[in-house]
Amino acid sequence: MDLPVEFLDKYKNILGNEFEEFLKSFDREAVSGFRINPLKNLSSIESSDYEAISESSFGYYGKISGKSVEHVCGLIYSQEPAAQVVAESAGVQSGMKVLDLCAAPGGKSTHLLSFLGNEGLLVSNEISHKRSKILVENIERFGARNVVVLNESPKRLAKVFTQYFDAIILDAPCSGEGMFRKDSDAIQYWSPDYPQNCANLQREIVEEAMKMLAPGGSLIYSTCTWSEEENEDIVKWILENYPNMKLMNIPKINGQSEGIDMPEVVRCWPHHFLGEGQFVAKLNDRRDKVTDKKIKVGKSKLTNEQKKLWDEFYKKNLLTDFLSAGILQVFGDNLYFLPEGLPDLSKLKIARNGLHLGVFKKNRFEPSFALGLALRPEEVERTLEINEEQFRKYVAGETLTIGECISNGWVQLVINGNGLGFAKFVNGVVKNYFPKGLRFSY
Ligand SMILES: C[S@@+](CC[C@H](N)C(=O)[O-])C[C@H]1O[C@@H](n2cnc3c(N)ncnc32)[C@H](O)[C@@H]1O
Repeated sequence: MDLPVEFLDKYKNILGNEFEEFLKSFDREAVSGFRINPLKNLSSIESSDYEAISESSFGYYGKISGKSVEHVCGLIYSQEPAAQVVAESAGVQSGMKVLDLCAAPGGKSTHLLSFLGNEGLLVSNEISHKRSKILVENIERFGARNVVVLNESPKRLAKVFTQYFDAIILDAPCSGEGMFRKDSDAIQYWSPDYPQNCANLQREIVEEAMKMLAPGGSLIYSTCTWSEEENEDIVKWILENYPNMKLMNIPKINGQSEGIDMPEVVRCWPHHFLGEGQFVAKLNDRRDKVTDKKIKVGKSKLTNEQKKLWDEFYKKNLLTDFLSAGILQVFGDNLYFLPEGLPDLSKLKIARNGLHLGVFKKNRFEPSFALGLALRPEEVERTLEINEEQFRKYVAGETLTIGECISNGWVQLVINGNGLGFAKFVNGVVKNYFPKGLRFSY
């Protein structure tokens, strides 16, 4: 691998006699991994023989195809082992209010959702419009019910979410040195000044993040680079400028290393750890938690006619009461379910206003693909089990001719115990409702 001379000189200085091992690691292949999704029925994965990543609650080594049932139904999320250290260190628990500030394509967000387990809420934010769309796709596939995806700058976000979050994950845009092996394009962007330029932006983002942290909350700061300027120097800057923040120790396991003159933080070096480059720091706010902060929540805005159509669909098709713990909100003809306790988001660019339930059409309600992915089969009145061959046809956009004699109407398609969206069953044929933008063939 052709690495810049200044990069090599810099790490020769930092790593001393470890440098040769560091350099050799670039000749090895990047390490692949994935996480399983505890919100889904995982029997098809549990019976396979992937090796578990011992330091990760949900992680395995290996690659799973983007065309597999496991990927399409959101049973897994591909993420290399070092990136899994971030959410693993965050200490997020069910019921918390969590912000993933720089979230696309969604690796940390989906991991955080595994810890939240549909309780509490996640605001997953991405500044780039294009990347926020990919983030939405990945979040929907994961099937969580308590996520809002925003497409905002940290500055505008901080105006709405003042001192709101129990935990903020700031997976910062960085010089990406730890990705050189996985994505050699990252090398082209690197110059000796790049880490310092990134550090300037990182401090700006941290300033906004700090405005959104609730007293007693945690900030998890991470990058996928090794430069001290973007890592330990940022942590020192936080500690100097925010005296209420305390640096927490993250236990080091399985080849993870301490920081440079900073034993509390984690570094993943490729010559010690089986994965790519990563830095993680956790800082806790020492102020007392405030429990009863009043917030102005958003409004529902459903018309009587919409309420009636939704109620009809709900009674006929759904066997779940999770919708009682949040609010239903209409945007145009689209109906969404938002988790409880969110402030009014009407001034922000929303990429996904909670769980998309469906669309109001003339005199009827049509369920969304996202809803059919998020519901477990036991929460739906009528399901239709399909096999792998039918799955291949369906994801390519074909209709399915089924011999079974069931009455016409909505069914949730199910494969290996997991939902693949709703589809309309009409006179023995399953019409295709797999979104056009996601279709593929083998
Ligand atoms: C390291 S990536 C995030 C990866 C993501 N957390 C994951 O695990 O899938 C950093 C993200 O920060 C975003 N970003 C770039 N400039 C930013 C800025 N000024 N403020 C906030 N986010 C920014 C990028 O678009 C990018 O998606």
